[in-house]
Amino acid sequence: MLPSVERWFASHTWQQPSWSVEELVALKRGRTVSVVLPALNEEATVGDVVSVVKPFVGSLVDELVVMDSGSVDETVVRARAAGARVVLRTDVLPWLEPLPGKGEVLWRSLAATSGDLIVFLDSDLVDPDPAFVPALLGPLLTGDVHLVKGFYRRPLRLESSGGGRVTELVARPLLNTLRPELSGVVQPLGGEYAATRSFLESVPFAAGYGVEIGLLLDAHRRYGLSGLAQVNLGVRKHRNRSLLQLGVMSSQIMGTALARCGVAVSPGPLTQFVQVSDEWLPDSTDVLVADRPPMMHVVEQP
Ligand SMILES: O=c1ccn([C@@H]2O[C@H](COP(=O)(O)OP(=O)(O)O)[C@@H](O)[C@H]2O)c(=O)[nH]1
Ligand SMILES: O=C(O)[C@@H](COP(=O)(O)O)O[C@H]1O[C@H](CO)[C@@H](O)[C@H](O)[C@H]1O
Repeated sequence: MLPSVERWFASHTWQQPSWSVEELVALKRGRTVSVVLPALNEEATVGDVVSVVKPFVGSLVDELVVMDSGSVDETVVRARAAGARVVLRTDVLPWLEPLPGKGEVLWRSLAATSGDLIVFLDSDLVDPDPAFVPALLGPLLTGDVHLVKGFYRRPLRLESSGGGRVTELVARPLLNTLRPELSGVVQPLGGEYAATRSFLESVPFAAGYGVEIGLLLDAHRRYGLSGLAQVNLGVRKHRNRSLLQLGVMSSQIMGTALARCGVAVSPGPLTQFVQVSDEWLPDSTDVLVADRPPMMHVVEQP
């Protein structure tokens, strides 16, 4: 790693975050905290994720919101039953036709919440750890950073590691090539992170899976490494998607990262191949790489 990255890694990485909830509550000093869970058809896991955050509501956490992304299963029912406020994509900025994607609901969550600090947790976490929330908030409440990324060991199905496939095969090589200053970020794509509202409302949001790498690149461009921190969250298990699904995700991530790094791209459909009987046939998927504008520029209904 570059010497500047080594210095940042040493000073802005918490390998064993140990802030207590009581300590962090005292450090809020009037600042409020929103926890946002993006959810698309997560009926099997959303309730557990809500349940591990719920005990913090009223002290460390001021609001807990599940942003539903157009689920057609029992996600909304399960999230409400577990104690979250559920916001549908169309409940906020209703005059804007929703774009498909995770980033769309994270962007809309800015209009659905009011916290000065926002924590994002995926809704597909398995055995979620309650310590995620205080650990992610620690650097924001004790320092002057604007984006805190979680990192962890990432099991893959029955294996104890091997997860984070797009991270290791796409995002990390891309960042090392295009933005080596970010080569010290352990989990650039991780869905567990926290940030200041002032930062989040000042940058565009990639509507799809490019949202995390877009925010990371924008935070780095805006604040430099000193505006970023990362905390060890231990282990993170989640529903692992298929390689073909990750291929589409990777296209969105590449499109967003290249655009943020000044490489003009307009990814067309992604053609993959599936076996049908004894033949391998092409299967094309449109890849949406689009940004929503900074929320601070979005006026009320025109
Ligand atoms: O269009 C989408 C796609 C994903 N998600 C949510 O974003 C999180 C991460 O998505 P996913 O699990 O598909 O990504 P992975 O973790 O497999 O990379 C999960 O809570 C999804 O329910 C969403 O709200 N809308
Ligand atoms: O990190 C990764 O490589 C991908 C896929 O993880 P797995 O190989 O299924 O463990 O998961 C992440 O990528 C998405 C796009 O940034 C994020 O939205 C997810 O929260 C994150 O899990």
